[in-house]
Amino acid sequence: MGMVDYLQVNNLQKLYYVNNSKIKAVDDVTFNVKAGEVFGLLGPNGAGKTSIIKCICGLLDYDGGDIIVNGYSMKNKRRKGLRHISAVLEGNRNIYWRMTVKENLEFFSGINGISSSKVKERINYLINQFQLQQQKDTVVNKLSRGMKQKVAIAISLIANKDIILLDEPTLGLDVSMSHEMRSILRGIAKDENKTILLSTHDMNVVEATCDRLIIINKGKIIAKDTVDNLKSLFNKEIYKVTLMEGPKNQLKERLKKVAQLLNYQKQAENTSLLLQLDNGNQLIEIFQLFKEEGISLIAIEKVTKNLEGIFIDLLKEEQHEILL
Ligand SMILES: Nc1ncnc2c1ncn2[C@@H]1O[C@H](COP(=O)(O)OP(=O)(O)OP(=O)(O)O)[C@@H](O)[C@H]1O
Repeated sequence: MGMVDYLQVNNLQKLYYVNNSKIKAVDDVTFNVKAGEVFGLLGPNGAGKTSIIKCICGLLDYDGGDIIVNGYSMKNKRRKGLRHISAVLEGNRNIYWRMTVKENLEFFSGINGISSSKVKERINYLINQFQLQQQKDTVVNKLSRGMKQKVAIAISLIANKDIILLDEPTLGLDVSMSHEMRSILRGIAKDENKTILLSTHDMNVVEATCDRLIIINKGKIIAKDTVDNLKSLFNKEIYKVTLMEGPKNQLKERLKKVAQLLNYQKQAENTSLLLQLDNGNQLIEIFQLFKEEGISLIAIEKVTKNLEGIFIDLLKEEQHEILL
């Protein structure tokens, strides 16, 4: 083991046929997820996230490429592969609504063949992890939507499989429940060395939970990276500068020597510039330039880009290179 990726998705293709036409819901998607890693599938509605997850957990056949689960191809070794997978899909929760939280956990541990000595220990562990102490004897039907989602995810972990697939695990949760869910998921992946693949359309969920991600749109991967890299790639120091008057050509040329001039707009009363700097020190040089040219500064503000902005840009441009 060690180096083996628990989940490999290689050149996956999934087609749907609707009214004699073909929809490429998943188009040549390749990624792998290691043990202990939380991996995000990020994309807008219809991007193909659910289709990918359903292909991985054997609910859908695929049309091209392959999915390898702990060494088993889901094309011809599906049953062996499935032994390593637990999935929580939206609207398809394996919960018994009339049983209590604890009864559900016991039931699903039973049918998944865990020895009884370990069952109690694991149930207690999950009840603690998911902070379900107060709800453990409540009938699931009486719980809030967020609580039900927590229970569904706890159940997916009771059998102690290697790979957990979660389709939109924070959808419809309130802010505090969503935060709690993110930290539970991260904790479980790290503590138990699980491979967690989650889909979401929410960049904040990815930012708080995932190690790596792919961004998909219309079935295609448009970015694949670590969350950190993707953030730093786009976290350049960009400043929006407003000047009292239009810069003379000389100033423009001088500015270009110090920083990257991304945008320059002359309005009736003033001029705004968008400058990209490599470090804060360049800002001092820029101020010096304005002073030497006798130009008054009206305003300067740092333009920060969070992942949300990056995501929106990527969807717009559908490529990795864009900076603004
Ligand atoms: N059973 C189906 N028959 C025909 N087309 C389908 C079917 N299921 C999904 N699609 C289409 O495939 C594409 C990808 O859908 P999918 O549900 O995988 O996307 P998604 O990223 O999960 O989006 P959402 O967040 O809206 O569920 C969409 O264009 C969708 O309309």
